[in-house]
Amino acid sequence: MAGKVKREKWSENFSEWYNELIETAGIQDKRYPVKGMNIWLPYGLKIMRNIERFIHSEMERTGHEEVLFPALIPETEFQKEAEHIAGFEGEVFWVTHAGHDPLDVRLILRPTSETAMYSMFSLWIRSHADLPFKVYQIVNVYRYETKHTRPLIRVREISRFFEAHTAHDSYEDAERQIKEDLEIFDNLARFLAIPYIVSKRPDWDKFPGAYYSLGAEVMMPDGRTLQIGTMHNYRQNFAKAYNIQYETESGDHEYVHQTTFGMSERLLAAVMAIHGDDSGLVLPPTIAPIQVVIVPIPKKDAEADVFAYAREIAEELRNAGIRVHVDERDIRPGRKYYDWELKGVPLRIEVGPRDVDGKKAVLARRDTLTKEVIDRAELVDAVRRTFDEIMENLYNRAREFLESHIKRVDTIEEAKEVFEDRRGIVEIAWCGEESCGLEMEEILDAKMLGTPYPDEEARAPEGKKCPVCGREAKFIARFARTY
Ligand SMILES: Nc1ncnc2c1ncn2[C@@H]1O[C@H](COS(=O)(=O)NC(=O)[C@@H](N)CS)[C@@H](O)[C@H]1O
Ligand SMILES: [Zn+2]
Repeated sequence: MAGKVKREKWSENFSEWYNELIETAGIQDKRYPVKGMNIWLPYGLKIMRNIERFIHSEMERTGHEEVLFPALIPETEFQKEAEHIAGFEGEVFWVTHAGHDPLDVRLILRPTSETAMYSMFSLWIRSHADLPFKVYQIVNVYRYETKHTRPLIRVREISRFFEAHTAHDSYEDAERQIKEDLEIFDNLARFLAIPYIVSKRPDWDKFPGAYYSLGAEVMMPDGRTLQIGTMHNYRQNFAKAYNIQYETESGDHEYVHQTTFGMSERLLAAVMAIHGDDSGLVLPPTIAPIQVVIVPIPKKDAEADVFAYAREIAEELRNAGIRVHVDERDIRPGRKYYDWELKGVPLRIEVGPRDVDGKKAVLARRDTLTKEVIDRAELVDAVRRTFDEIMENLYNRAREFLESHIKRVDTIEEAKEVFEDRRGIVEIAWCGEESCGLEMEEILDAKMLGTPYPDEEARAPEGKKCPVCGREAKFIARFARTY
């Protein structure tokens, strides 16, 4: 079926498709005997490591230093910032004993590392010369999620949790950091060929202890959104609670302004969901553990040595820095195609006796399931060109899907129809009052993602009225069913 991409199961029964693929594609094993905690399998971990390698390079590029903090936090440290405690105390795992002895100070397993880091920031940050202070870590954190858990998407051990924590001498410099985080996120989204939108969370749904929170959302095949990144401006909230001060150039002392930026293995869930099809994963070449798989197709009466030819091609690609694998298993080619399509290998090269004689190779793309015959001599260029075409196609296909799922409406009725029909994101006028926002969440049985970011895009067009109270609408608000 060259060229015929099928996405029925992917769109009609996404949840089942996703859960099956987590196992059949070798991403994770869900049979670990603790709810919400799964095992990374080799192939899934290799993909995650390729994603993380890009994050580390962006951290390096923007002057963030990598640190590694303990996973256990004493209750005394956890109890310092009121809003943060209120937001997390129902979500933390406690350690109360060591061996037979009860601990005199109970410990929590970090749900995120503000309360682990910030007493140390107070010791480390002394003068304005120490600012901006920028650290990050990629660690496992623990949250007692009570909603339905789902591999990579909603887990109780978030095992690849990326958290960047920064300190600044002013609100303006903290704002500059948020802009840098958005730039890093945009680079990463491009690297994953994933389009997204950014919303400023409503006050009632911002990160506990934050002054404001931004959320980056993607559109999943079932029309629900998945938050795959967050940036928070804390202003001086945590600095006051943890006494993080610096000496200014004029010699007096000021509290620092802080930000954080968080992501997790949800990035991999988004890649799987957004680019996949009924045959399985479709991996962007940027993160595929195997970018090209070569399948030799021997014919019994032909003497051309397809295996030697395949190995020669592999060698040339490897020398060009391409991650390649030759599948020499003694099984039918069709079985091989099935396996590698399931694992989302972006490009397959088929070589039969005729290709050896004619010095050709057949390139079979995973994303479009189309084939192209190329001359052996132009192999490396053809492969690199095809990778670019795949990235472009994956991104455009995903952006079309996202854009076709964002609908600006005038009435609550229209909004309800969107959610009944195919879900997606609804944009509707809002007066800005919390009570009206919460009422719209209630009526639509959807979450308010917030207002478009940056703020300039958040304003309602002239003359629009809030659909709940009828007052002048100040903002455009976004609602969606979410993960
Ligand atoms: N239960 C979970 N499973 C998987 N990923 C999660 C889970 N909870 C949150 N995340 C991801 O982790 C990111 C950061 O989490 S957060 O709560 O929004 N923000 C923080 O914890 C801040 N301290 C920034 S590090 C979120 O954007 C989301 O993509
Ligand atoms: Zn209103």
